[in-house]
Amino acid sequence: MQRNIVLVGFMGTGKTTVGRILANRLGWTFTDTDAFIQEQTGMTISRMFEEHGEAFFRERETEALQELLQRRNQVVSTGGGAVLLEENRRLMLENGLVVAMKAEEAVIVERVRGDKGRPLLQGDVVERVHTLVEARRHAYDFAPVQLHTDRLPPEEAARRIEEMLEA
Ligand SMILES: Nc1ncnc2c1ncn2[C@@H]1O[C@H](COP(=O)(O)OP(=O)(O)OP(=O)(O)O)[C@@H](O)[C@H]1O
Ligand SMILES: O=C(O)C1=C[C@@H](O)[C@@H](O)[C@H](O)C1
Ligand SMILES: [Mg+2]
Repeated sequence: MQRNIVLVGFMGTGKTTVGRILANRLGWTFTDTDAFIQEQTGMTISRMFEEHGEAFFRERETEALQELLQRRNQVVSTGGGAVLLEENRRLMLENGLVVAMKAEEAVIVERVRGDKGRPLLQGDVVERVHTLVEARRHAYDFAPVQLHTDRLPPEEAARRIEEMLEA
């Protein structure tokens, strides 16, 4: 059995929400790379993007994965762009069952609309989500498990992933 589950997917697909529930169900620890980076740097992701730029954040993201994925028996939810680097994808695949969370563009927009904490979605949310979804169309294909969450409440999504682990 895999001893880590790594959740990847576009912003708003539910990685953080489902990851927390799943870790509870399994009795595993839960870590969110975005939260981990914010704790380590003492800075919100929005401020990090503003003051140091996206490249700085991406370096912190790879370091976070390197450190966290040495551990076992945990659910790690990642940031939406963590899959963009080959090195990150390798780390994830080597250290856990990687599950890609999917959702339709319109569903994503509804889920992220009210939250101002995502620097890449500032401005016209509909346009920003559309552009990024297009740019990342195949970014999550490397994950061996793909889970569509449009009509799946978070509890149910967590249950499905738990079943896959047991299979
Ligand atoms: N399966 C679901 N059904 C309905 N709402 C959901 C579902 N999953 C997540 N949500 C809601 O969507 C919003 C975004 O979810 P969440 O923060 O977990 O996404 P994320 O994938 O972690 O995004 P990011 O990449 O930006 O960290 C939250 O308000 C959450 O409650
Ligand atoms: O999709 C992305 O590139 C991002 C998603 C968020 O989880 C954060 O990691 C950050 O806002 C960047
Ligand atoms: Mg998240």
